[in-house]
Amino acid sequence: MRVHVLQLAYGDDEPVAERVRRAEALVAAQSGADLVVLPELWAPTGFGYRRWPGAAEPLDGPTVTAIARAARHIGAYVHAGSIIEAAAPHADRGPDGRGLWNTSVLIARDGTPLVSYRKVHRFGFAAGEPDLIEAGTELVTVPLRAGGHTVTAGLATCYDLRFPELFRGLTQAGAGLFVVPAAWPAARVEHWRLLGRARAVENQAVVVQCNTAGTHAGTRMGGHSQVVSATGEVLAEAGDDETVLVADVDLAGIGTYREQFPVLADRRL
Ligand SMILES: NC(=O)CCC(=O)C(=O)O
Repeated sequence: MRVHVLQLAYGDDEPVAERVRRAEALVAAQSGADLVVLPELWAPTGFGYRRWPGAAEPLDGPTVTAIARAARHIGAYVHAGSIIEAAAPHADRGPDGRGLWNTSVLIARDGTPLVSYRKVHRFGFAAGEPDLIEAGTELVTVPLRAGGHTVTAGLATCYDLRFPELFRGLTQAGAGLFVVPAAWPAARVEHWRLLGRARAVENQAVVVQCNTAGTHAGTRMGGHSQVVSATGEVLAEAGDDETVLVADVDLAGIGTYREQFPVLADRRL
């Protein structure tokens, strides 16, 4: 499976509609990819909390629609990163009644949204996500096919990376590959690199991490997107700037490795 990780950089000045157009064009240029991945909240911005309520949109809103168009153009699965999802009229608004979630969307090769995942662990302690949005409650997995092989992908977002039980839950649900979009700051980028490898090693799973670059809302983003194999090897790693990272992932190798070194069989549940 050829994976293209789009580590986008942005600041405070770029209008959101402009960034959506830029990202659509970038995705549309990734022909040859099986899976393209964008970062967390790249349109409304990861740390520009005050913009979120105004930038909220439904799952069939302008951001996902633009990226779905590009997915259809290149015939690849596209993980559209995440948006601030606004509840549909008359739908459940969550336990705090806010009707907003940090939701990632995975789009099929024909441009149809396949699954969406509402971030379970909200980052910001008393401010930011816990103050503004609802927490997701569901684990999400989806089968992806490439090169005659199928892998079950498990979805997680940014701060989720710090919670190994979520990844173990995804593994229990059959995941062999995790996709993790993020807006992870430079101040803790070593955690991001280390935790990605840890989640790969402990679950014998491929980890595709797509971070943000640039500085916005006074926060410098960490970059260093990476693709880690099921054995824990870093297959490709970005630097600090906007980058398209390309990695070839051996899907058949995930099962082979789990058979050769059957650590997961020793789980005590
Ligand atoms: N957007 C996020 O979830 C940021 C997470 C973070 O900064 C951290 O875990 O550290």
